Amino acid sequence: MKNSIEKLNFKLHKANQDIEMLNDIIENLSDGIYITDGEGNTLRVNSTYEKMSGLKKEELIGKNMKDLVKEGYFSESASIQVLKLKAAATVMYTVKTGKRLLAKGVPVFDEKGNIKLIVNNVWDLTEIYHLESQTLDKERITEKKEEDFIFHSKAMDQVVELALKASKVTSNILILGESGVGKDVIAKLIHDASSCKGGYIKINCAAIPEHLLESELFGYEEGSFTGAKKQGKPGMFELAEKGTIFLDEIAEIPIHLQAKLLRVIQEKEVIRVGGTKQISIDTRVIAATNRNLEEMVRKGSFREDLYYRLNVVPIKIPPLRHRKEDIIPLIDYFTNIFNKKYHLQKSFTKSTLEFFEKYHWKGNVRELQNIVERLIVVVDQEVITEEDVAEILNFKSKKVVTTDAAKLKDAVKQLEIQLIKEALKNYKSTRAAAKKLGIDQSTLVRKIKKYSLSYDAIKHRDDEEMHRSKPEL
Ligand SMILES: Nc1ncnc2c1ncn2[C@@H]1O[C@H](COP(=O)(O)OP(=O)(O)OP(=O)(O)O)[C@@H](O)[C@H]1O
Repeated sequence: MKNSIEKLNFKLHKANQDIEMLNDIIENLSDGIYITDGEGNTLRVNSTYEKMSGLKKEELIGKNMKDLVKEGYFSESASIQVLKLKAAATVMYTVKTGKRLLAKGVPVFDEKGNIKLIVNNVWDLTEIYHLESQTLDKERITEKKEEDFIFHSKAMDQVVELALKASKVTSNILILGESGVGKDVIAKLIHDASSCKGGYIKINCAAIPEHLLESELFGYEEGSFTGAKKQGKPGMFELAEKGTIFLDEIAEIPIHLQAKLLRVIQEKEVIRVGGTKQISIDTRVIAATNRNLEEMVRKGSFREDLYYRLNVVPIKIPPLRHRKEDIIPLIDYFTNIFNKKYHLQKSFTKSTLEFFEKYHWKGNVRELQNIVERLIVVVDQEVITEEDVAEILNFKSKKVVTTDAAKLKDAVKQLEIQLIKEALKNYKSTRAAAKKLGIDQSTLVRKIKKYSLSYDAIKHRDDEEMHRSKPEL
């Protein structure tokens, strides 16, 4: 009898020791830990979580996650996602203290297959966020951040700062950066932050066929060419009166139009094609390119005087791989958008997010956006893993040939990408590649951009071709 009591005592002591050790481990983990039961009631929160969230255990224990979200403690909850999905979920959310946290909730099932616990690992994202809104402008942009412009890196903070300063004056602006970094978004931001009363008109100089570009930009007079409208048509410069004209892909503007563009910018007057009347314009010019304009000036394929006219305020947007802090927030943003669009609840594993942070992102934000959409549409299970990403990035998804409409769309997209890539490799210019594919050159350039394909080599050959056929000025 005495012996069995001793044994029991020993077991109890051992169990207490184990519990103590487990407690020490949980409390000293560098991750925040937040545990709920199968209904979302808070069971346990560790000290690391208290520190990173700025909330006290007593405020949370016993409370249901749905109520906490309703009461504004959290903007979102990984546990609620886990309960909805019956699978792991990763969520980025804001705590009422202003802290930004990333939580991965993992369900623990009982023998009947019901969720009995949800264990959330939580990481602090606030340190890499620079969201302080010190001025009115900053507040306006911060609001935008929540909607459609995501930036958390110091580098982008500086870009926005400069863009805001530039928006206050009417100087011409040249936005530089690789394809897909967000030049268009920054141009729109400058326009929105300015006091311009007119509209924002964007023209992609690469996507409009050369013979139409002049009349699109400057307009035309009655009967100036076959097919012209009877009453003539105002050009983009006139339409953007008292507003902003955004000349995207400025490097692609043919050299003979560069002279005319320079005149319009210098004189602040346009003469429509086929016309003689000078029409004064009050339009701010923002130009953008992913090319090295200085080098083009050196080679003679871009006019030096036009370059200096445009380059009054240069804004350089760094590639996404040089501002890694923006990657996870952007993934979170695009995941929300596409989950809503396709009525899905997909999420990424932590290791997938880490993989994305290290990825090269040649096509920058556009590539990231495309890949997130593709993964959300193509991957069957709710939680997207590194293997799914590897399959998609190597374009060897074995799942694309199915009858599902969304996947069929993806299969067509991938075939299109392959054909375009081959044509770009095998032909000397975008014009020749487009001819081979049986599409317009402008359609080809649009598709190259849409799929974030690299066409630097062929562009270089386009350049040389343009250089060879450069007329005397
Ligand atoms: N910071 C950002 N937050 C949210 N979306 C972004 C951000 N930056 C870019 N995007 C999105 O990524 C895509 C590409 O951006 P954008 O068109 O501005 O790039 P770009 O540099 O102008 O590209 P290109 O050189 O090909 O014209 C767009 O869909 C845009 O909305």
